[in-house]
Amino acid sequence: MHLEIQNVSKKYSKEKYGLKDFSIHIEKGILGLLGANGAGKSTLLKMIATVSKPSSGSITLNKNNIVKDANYMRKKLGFLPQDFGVYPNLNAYEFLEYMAAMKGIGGKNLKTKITQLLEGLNLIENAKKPIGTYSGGMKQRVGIAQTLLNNPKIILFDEPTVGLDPEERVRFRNLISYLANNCIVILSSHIVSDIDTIADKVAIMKNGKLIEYGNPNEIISQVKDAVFETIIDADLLSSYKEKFTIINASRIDGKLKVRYISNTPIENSTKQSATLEDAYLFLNKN
Ligand SMILES: Nc1ncnc2c1ncn2[C@@H]1O[C@H](COP(=O)(O)OP(=O)(O)OP(=O)(O)O)[C@@H](O)[C@H]1O
Repeated sequence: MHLEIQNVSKKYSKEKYGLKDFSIHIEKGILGLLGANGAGKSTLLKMIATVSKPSSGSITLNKNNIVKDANYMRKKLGFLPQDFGVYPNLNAYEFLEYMAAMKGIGGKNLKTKITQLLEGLNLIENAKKPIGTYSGGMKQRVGIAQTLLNNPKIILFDEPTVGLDPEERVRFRNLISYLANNCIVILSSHIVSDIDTIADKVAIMKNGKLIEYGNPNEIISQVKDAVFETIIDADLLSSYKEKFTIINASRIDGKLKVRYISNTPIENSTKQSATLEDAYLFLNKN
């Protein structure tokens, strides 16, 4: 599987770009797409999913132009959009049957497939209750289940962990790792901890552009020797914010413990091992 995005721009209005001259080459594995709100993640995923077209540039899957031949992509695609809606009067089983019919999936194995998905996503006990009675996390899991009905080879999840509790997040991560064999899985999030343990590669987006792309260790290595912690008086924080990238600050005995990034650390700082979150916050700021 090769997904090639070349010089893609999406112009929403005269001044407004969702994506600007964006290029990336994606192979099988899990890609974590990181970026703040408005960075362009949904814009990109919608164009890969063929529900929106680029204003310019090309998108190919295995060298097939999917802007012209959207069906080539759609047959292989599972997509969970950010604003995915479920029908509250249907139960989970009926909803998945309905989605299968919409996607043209049928056959004698469909019932087994739906049951497997309901089991895998821990929905089987409630499968006969109307979705309107489900929690946000359960609805999200129904959304995840519908992406997998057609055994997709390319799976796009736009902010999938919104609404999931910590336990559900862990379960979701395990599911993704299991799915990723032989597939392209793209997972967008603005929360680093959602992707850092499972992503084979990470792409960081800002203002419609790709600002970093690599495996997590390569990205972390950019701030490897520059992450420090120190304790300061609380009133110094604003001047530190001007000089350094502050990762976080927490109260400790009336003072502040500050984690920051700098090549020239202040006195009494201790070096810390760098994380993807450090690198993300640093790269996003610069
Ligand atoms: N239909 C649209 N019309 C006009 N502008 C849009 C439209 N969709 C997105 N935008 C703008 O394009 C930019 C990128 O938005 P996009 O939704 O792709 O970002 P995102 O990274 O997915 O953020 P979020 O997580 O908040 O959805 C934003 O500035 C947004 O306001």
